[in-house]
Amino acid sequence: MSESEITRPSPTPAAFLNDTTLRDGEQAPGVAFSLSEKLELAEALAAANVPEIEVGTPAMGDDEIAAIRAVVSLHLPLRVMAWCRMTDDDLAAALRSGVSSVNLSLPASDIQLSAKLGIGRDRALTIIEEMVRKASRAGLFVAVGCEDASRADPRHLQRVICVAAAAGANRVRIADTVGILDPFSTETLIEPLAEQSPIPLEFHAHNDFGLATANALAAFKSGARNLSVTVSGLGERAGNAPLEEVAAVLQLMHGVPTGLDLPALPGLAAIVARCARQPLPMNKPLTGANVFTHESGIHVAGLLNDRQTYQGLDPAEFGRNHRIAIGKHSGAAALAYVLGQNGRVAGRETLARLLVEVRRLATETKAAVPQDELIRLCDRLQEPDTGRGSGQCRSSC
Ligand SMILES: CC(=O)SCCNC(=O)CCNC(=O)[C@H](O)C(C)(C)COP(=O)(O)OP(=O)(O)OC[C@H]1O[C@@H](n2cnc3c(N)ncnc32)[C@H](O)[C@@H]1OP(=O)(O)O
Ligand SMILES: O=C(O)CCC(=O)C(=O)O
Repeated sequence: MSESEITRPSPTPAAFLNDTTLRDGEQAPGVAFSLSEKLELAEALAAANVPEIEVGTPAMGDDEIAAIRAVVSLHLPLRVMAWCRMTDDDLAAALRSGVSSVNLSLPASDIQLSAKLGIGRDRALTIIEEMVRKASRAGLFVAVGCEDASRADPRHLQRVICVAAAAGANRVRIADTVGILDPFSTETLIEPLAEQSPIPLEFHAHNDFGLATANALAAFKSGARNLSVTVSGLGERAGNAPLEEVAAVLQLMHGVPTGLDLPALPGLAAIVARCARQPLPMNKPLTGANVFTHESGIHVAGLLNDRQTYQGLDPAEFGRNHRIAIGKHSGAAALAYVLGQNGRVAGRETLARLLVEVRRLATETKAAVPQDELIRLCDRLQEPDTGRGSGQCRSSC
């Protein structure tokens, strides 16, 4: 064996993302995509290289079936999946929508099996076997959704996986439907299931405790190579694992390929925000307007010397740049830099006086000070007839 063979690292397994913005994302309260929005979103997801989308719930009726059919007929380079309950009617509706792939869902926890369907575990296994066989025979790619898996008996989950695989399922989804897992309990749940599963597992996180991204990462590390995500985490209640966070953490922190085009993600988030009528929070990790913007004087002074001082994540990865905001916490270096960018040169004394004005204005307006306002303040301070100007701040134009 040559040395290079001995030291060659084992290949990093890739993650396969299923984006369910059009299904679980649309289940967020008040969100309802029109047909044209569904098409625009599907195209934007494909443009970002998302490999698979869950596009809707055919059981909702003719309009939903028509919308799914319209997405299918775009022939995008991704797998289009429909979400179904484990019933003949739902499967028939999915077939009418023209999809090549279904997620057939059945509760896995005793509470949901009994309170929603009035059945026990054995009956559930029989339904899974029958429905998976039917969908498989219809030529569909079949994923089995274990709703409320995080509150299910893991021994039942193991049986579900075995029965589903034997009946021809291609994948099983383990859903933390009520969002009660943390990364440690995710690992405890997923690792033994993944070790024994003959087919790939998918993990579907919810963000009730703010842990969806962390749990998705823990599930991947524990062997679930398929992760269910939505753009910006849009979804039921507190939402799902955000596509952009999961992709960025996997790719940039762990070198796990997802195939996603990271620079396409801010644009994709903007389209989803518009279609969902849910503005992106300014501080939304990776895609929010302010997440690469720096105001604090000490940070800006450091960044201007060497961006590595305060750069944990390179904005260029997302096609973005650092920006400087002038506000209450600015320092002289930031003011001098922004003024310099606008053809002004200011000395120490002028900058010190300008800082006082900037702090006053930012506190009054409770906002960043616009650049033209900063220039106006600077010009006013150096007007000769005020008797206050140092004469060191001058315009180049
Ligand atoms: C955790 C999740 O996100 S699961 C996905 C949730 N998604 C949705 O609810 C999609 C939007 N839903 C809808 O438009 C409607 O609820 C529909 C069209 C699916 C069903 O509407 P309705 O027929 O009026 O039923 P309703 O919503 O009141 O109740 C749900 C029914 O589905 C049944 N059901 C729920 N889950 C399953 C399942 N996995 N397999 C089989 N049946 C199920 C319930 O027992 C109940 O049956 P019942 O009407 O005989 O009591
Ligand atoms: O496909 C499934 O069963 C999961 C459905 C879902 O969205 C959830 O359980 O949160």
